[in-house]
Amino acid sequence: MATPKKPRTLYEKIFADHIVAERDDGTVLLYIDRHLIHEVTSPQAFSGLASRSLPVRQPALQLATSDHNVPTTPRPYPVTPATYLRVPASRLQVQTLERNVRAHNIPYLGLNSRRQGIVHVIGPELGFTLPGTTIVCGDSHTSTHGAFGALAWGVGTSEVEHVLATQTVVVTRWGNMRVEVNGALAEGVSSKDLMMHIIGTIGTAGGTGMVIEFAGPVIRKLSMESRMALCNMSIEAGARAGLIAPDETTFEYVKGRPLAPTGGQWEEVLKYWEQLYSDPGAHFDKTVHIDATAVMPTVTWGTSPEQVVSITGSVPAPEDFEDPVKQESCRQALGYMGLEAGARMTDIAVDKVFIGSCTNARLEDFRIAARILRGKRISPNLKLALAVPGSGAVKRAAEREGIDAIFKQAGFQWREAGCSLCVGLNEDALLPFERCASTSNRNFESRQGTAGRTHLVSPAVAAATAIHGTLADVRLETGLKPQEAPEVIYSSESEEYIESGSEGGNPEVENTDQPSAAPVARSAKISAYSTTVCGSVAIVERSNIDTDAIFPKQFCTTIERKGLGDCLFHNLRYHPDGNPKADFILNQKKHRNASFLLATGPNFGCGSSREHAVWALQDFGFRCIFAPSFADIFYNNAFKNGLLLVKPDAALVARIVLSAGLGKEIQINLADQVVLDESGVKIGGFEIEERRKKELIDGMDEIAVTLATIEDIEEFERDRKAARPWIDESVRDGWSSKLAKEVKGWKHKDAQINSLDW
Ligand SMILES: CC(C)[C@H](C(=O)O)[C@@H](O)C(=O)O
Ligand code: SF4
Repeated sequence: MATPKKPRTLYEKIFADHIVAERDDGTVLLYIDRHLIHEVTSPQAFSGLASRSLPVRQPALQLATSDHNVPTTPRPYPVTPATYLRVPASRLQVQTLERNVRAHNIPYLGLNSRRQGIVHVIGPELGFTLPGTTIVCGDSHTSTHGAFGALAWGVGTSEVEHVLATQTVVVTRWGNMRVEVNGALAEGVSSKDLMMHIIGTIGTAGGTGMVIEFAGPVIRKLSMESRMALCNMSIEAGARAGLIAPDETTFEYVKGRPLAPTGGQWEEVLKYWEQLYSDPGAHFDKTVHIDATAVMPTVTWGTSPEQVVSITGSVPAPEDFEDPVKQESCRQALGYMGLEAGARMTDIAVDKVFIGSCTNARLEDFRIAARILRGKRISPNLKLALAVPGSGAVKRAAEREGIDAIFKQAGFQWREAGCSLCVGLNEDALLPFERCASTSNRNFESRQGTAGRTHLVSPAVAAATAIHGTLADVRLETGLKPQEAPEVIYSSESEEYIESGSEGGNPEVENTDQPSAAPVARSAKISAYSTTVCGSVAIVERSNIDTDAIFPKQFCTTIERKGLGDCLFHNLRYHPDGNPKADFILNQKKHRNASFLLATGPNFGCGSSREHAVWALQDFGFRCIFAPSFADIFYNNAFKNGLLLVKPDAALVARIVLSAGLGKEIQINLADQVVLDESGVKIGGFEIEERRKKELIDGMDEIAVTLATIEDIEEFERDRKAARPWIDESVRDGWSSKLAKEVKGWKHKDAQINSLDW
């Protein structure tokens, strides 16, 4: 009798179907079906490729666009980046991408494409995003695509280079987490509110090391656009990826999209997609139960996406939190946000309202907001109300429905597609101390502009806020009676919602006990951990130190990876006039050459996938960062560049703090995994995965290692073509036939698919 198959989660199924090779060191070489590229995180990857004289392995499986830097002001078609992009660094970044996609024949939706838009909006729209595929992008919100039952996650620039060269990435297995949402969402409450509620419940590190599968009746009822908003913010919950099992809603959305399978292949594909769910009895390491009925329109009050409260609530006080770290975060956030504890959320006046970003700039979002704005005017106290569609296609669809007219009559500016005020890399940014209700996903300090203040909200709340001029309860605006639900207090880890995995068997998480594969030396070896590293320690007393703080967005326009040390912690380190802030630790003479950074709070490096954060830390001179915990993408990025990350125990933290307080240096010996005081006396030990340690000590060139076993990839590609031919054929056919009609003067040949000029 055949042994019954072990029940598997959806994540495990997709993962298993993409394994090229399992390595002795516990890592897995995973095949990537779709790679999305944008101008910010790709230049250094393409330069890396050029320095190795490597081609892009699968140009047709890439899709590039310019989104972060592009102005959203009217576009004088045909648009010439040389004149349209007025900021020189932004222009250079977009032009660099254009040069790179041309050189490598990569499909590119540039400024002249009517389908240009935010990378996470255009992928699904085109049918580039398909269930059961693996998708990566040098962008943390790649989690968005998990809404389709695709395993999609954000990677750093080193991994972008690896994918370009090999169409694979090296990963370890992640944990399985299930967020089950029961009950029903009340009217006026969206998936954005739900996700902010979930993040408030589990915290911004609640999903670290995990793939979150969202399940339950509430999820099944969500539209694809709402599912995308939900999965989009999985990264704000710290997760590697968010996932929703595909169903009729998914298939309906995908069907007929230009790059989706068609004809007889559609039926074949459906058979495969219908198997994409977690088997009954599959093991989850952690399950979180959410009662949707308790979710109200939710807004952030602080500077981390976990600092949320319902719109009917008020700003918390530090003493509302039990955890001293959270108390301190609250204190810092209140200071930054200019808020008094106890103030009612609906009394908070805003200067600007932004409806846009990869979370909430889809047609459904604009429809919802338009229903509220119809026939109304924005409040006179608003300096700006900005509507930025996620893509050219969203913009045109909204315009066909007259939505643009409703927005304009209400007093909104109706713009061209791009990331815009979500990150303020173009000219759309907040001025210091301006307060903004924003449908984006990050309320980090200075995210939308230096010293700007962000409240994350749903599109409905944004529209109601625009009318009132203060954060507003959309349910009152639309005449809905707010449901009688007890207010949720997000004051501490809400453990009662969380259940640990109960079933037998080890969760397949990182195996740290295996010997490492023989490393291949880098030509220019970046790590030198064979000796003891000594130096002084700079201590930063914060939790959730995000990569926007470490490497502020205004420097993300660089195409370099060297010389970024001066950008490090720029907004914390310098006044807006460029003068150093005397009290910031790195400006103190004894710390200017610090080798170690100790963050006292958890979740260091959360947020954006920008590898620039690591490059800047290294360029400043840091060799090792100590923190209670690190965000996943940052962790990976750091080790790939030879930056050691250590999670010290409380005793070691205390001793490091003591040494630093006495003005003494410390030493670290990676080989022996010990930290020593200035005189060489051990003050503590630390754990590190054997593989990471070996890579740091010996130096490692991951691309060379992968290319050394290229036959594994070739074999996988042959098998994949036989088993799931639609994955490649759908994109190739789509580019050459359906989309070709929209391409002026474009003749299909793989060699020309980059010259899309629609
Ligand atoms: C620039 C890019 C690396 C970044 C990300 O990874 O998220 C950006 O999209 C952001 O939202 O901060
Ligand atoms: S989070 Fe903002 S900046 Fe990042 S991809 Fe989405 S829209 Fe662009």
